[in-house]
Amino acid sequence: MAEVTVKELADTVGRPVETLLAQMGEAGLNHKKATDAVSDSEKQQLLAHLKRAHGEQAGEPRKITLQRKTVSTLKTSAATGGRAKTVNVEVRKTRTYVKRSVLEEQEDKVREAEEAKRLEAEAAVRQAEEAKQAAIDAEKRAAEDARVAAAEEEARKAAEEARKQLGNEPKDSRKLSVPKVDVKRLETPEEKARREEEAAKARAADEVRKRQEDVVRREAEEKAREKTLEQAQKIAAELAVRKEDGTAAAPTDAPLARGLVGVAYEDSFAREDREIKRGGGTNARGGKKGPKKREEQAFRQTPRTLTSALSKKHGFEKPVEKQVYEVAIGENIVVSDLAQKMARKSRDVIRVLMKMGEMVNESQSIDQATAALVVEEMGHTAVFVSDNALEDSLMDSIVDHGDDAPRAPVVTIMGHVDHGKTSLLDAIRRAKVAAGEVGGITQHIGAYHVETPRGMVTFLDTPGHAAFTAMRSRGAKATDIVILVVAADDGVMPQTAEAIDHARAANVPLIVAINKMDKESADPDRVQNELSAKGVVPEDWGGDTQIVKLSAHSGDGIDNLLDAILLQAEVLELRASTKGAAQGVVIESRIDKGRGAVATLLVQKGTLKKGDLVLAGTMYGRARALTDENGKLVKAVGPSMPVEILGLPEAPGAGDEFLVVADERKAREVAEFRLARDRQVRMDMQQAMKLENVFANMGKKEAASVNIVLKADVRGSLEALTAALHDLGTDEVVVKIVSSGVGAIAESDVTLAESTGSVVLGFNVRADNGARAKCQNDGIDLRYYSIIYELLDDVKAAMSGLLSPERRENIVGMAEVREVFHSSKFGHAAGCMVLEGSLFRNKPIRVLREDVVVFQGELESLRRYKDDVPEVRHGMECGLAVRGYKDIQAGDKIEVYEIQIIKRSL
Ligand SMILES: Nc1nc2c(ncn2[C@@H]2O[C@H](COP(=O)(O)OP(=O)(O)OP(=O)(O)O)[C@@H](O)[C@H]2O)c(=O)[nH]1
Repeated sequence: MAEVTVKELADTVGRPVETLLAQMGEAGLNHKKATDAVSDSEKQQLLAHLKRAHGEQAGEPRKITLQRKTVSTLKTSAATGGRAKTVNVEVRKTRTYVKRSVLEEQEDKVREAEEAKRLEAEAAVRQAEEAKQAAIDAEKRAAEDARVAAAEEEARKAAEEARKQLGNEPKDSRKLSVPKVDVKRLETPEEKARREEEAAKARAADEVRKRQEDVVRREAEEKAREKTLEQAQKIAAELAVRKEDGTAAAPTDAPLARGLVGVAYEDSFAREDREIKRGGGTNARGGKKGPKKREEQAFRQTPRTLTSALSKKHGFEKPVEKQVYEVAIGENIVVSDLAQKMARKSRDVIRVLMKMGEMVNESQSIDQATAALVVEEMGHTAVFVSDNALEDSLMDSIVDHGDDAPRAPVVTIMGHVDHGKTSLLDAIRRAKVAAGEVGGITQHIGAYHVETPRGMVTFLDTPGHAAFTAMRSRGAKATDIVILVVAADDGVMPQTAEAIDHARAANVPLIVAINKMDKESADPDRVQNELSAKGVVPEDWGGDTQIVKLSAHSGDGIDNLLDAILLQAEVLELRASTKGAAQGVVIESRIDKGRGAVATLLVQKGTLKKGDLVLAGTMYGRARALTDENGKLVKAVGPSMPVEILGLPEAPGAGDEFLVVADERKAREVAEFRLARDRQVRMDMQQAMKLENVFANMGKKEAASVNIVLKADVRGSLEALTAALHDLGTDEVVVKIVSSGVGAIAESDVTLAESTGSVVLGFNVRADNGARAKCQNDGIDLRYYSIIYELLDDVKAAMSGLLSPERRENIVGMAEVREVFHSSKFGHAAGCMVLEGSLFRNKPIRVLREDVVVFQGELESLRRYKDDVPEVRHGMECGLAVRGYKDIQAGDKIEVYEIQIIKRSL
């Protein structure tokens, strides 16, 4: 570029010369005058200095956005009769200029330089080619000139010859008009033919070469494929040999192993595709992918090579050595939990259990010993742990001071209604408790301790046996001795028999008190006979039961009874420590309006003091006040003493164990733990009580027998059933009739069934409301039968574990007969109220009188007012007639049922 003077430059940039000179001086240039020349490089130097000086390097703006706004007006012509409108139109334009960075500029410069070089090179090549072409052209032109000169010479010679022949003076040949020969090079036909021939030859050669290349390529491909096949077959053969030798696991690429390479190919492709689609293939990079992306991947061309099980081997190595786990087992463990602890499937564990003769499903629990066998069978190590670690630690924390000392026996008095339980207790206590009772019937469970001249005895006075059994069912043994009161004039009655069953089930010694001996009608021998028939054989008759004849009225024989009690207590060697934190059992509890929860506790060990923190079952609280049975406040009570306490948040259950704890936090933890455990136990019980599970439960300690509570309509059928059921027993399985009786199924029957793990079978009898509700709540299996062999078949099936489909009766409705009237059409008709469910015209019915079946058949008619109806619902009145039954009475119940066939499973 040309140089300029300082002045010219100053003019160009619009600056005074002096300023420019000063800036040039700062830029390190030594220009002094306006006429000094400024070269291009000096200009660049000055420019660089100025940029630096203005700090443009760092914060120089890279982007400039220009906005331009133009406003114009637009006139619209009038539409239909309207006025013309002027519309302002504003146009806004935004333009962004992005300044290229210096680097970009440098890159551009480099690129430009390279481009320039490339262009130069191209130009040079072009020039060389042009020069070459020019040389060729020049040569051609020279040759042409030579040819033209030769032709002219020839023409001149020909003209000369002609002139000679004509005798004319020779003239300058150049002045002769000689026809001008066209000097343009024309291709001769020969040349054209040769050129075409050469082109054809070239094409043919090209064709041949292409074909040869094709053949060579195909041959190469064929060879490559053959080689691949060969390799694949070799791998397959090797794998097959290894499999035969047993030196390697069977290859998972089965088609490949069989030499079916094509199939293996396809399989591997399909697998690969599947994996890609799953997102787990070799191309998957992990992380979340949208469905579209996955789809794209699924179709992406992937390098497909022959894959085998070995080539696709996962990075994770399956452990070759078997893992041996330490399996922690509590007192019971659910099968699925056990399987999980061994990292096995539930069905594997069930299989092992079946081999051991245990039929369980995965949700059932098995005991510690059985679980340990399974664990060892499966090659692991069993570690026993206590389920009740929390409770254990709590118990450990209780310091047991003092040695055991003899303690008073705790006695429960049982017997049939009005046989004189309360009178007897009264006689013993010398207090007229019976006189103060409403209607003379004991209203609540009481506990009393009596100081007799021969020692202290604690009595539990219970109305029936519910509390006793409830306590037993919770595993608490509060009673040491049962006194069975039998009226000498009445003999063994249903509740007497029940009491015997309960005492036996609880394994508590029995002392029989034959009461009312003062009565003339007293017949103690008959009573003893009847007792013997029940398996209670008096000592006098060679048995082991003490029998005391007495009169609560006269007091005769009371001392003998106390003697018998204390003798029995001695035999039992009853002892307990009197010091340390108290432990015991809840006898009874209630909510008192003024005082809150009131619980009667029986201290069994240690001493209970006022202010102690009492943990009873699932609740805890401080014993605010201790009251004895006479309502007197006491400060402390020792073993075998009953006491009423206030201070618990709610009424605990009868039979709940209690203990005094020092640490409130621990009390809370244990209370919560017990709540959860009770829930589980309830669920397990519900399972175990089902007749279907009887067989499954066999082999466990308590289930080598089928336990039954049996109630029947009449003594005859009861005896027949009892005998038949006993006959079903084998060496391995026995039928144990825990209790049997005549009449409706009562709540106490269900309680007994609950505590003994029995099923309740009713033969032509029904459960009363309380019993039915209890069965439902506690999951006790309650079944009704009206055909003996059906009952026997079910029990037999339960014993053998081969349960045929169950024919279960569902009671769908119940109505009470309110009034009976005569109908000319139907004879005796009954006006009824539907109490439960619905009555159906076409379903089978039974007539019940005091919950005992008196007739079984079907309805003759079912009417609402005057209309025949197929169904009458709960809460409605209806009229009905029973086909073939005339003896219908007011108060009878009509039960409608249906038969349901249920497939059973163990
Ligand atoms: N003659 C006679 N009557 C007695 C004797 N013992 C009790 N009785 C009477 O039998 C009836 C029932 O006595 P209770 O002591 O209330 O009988 P219970 O077994 O406690 O009755 P519940 O509380 O209803 O279970 C009362 O009328 C007593 O007077 C006795 O030794 N001789």
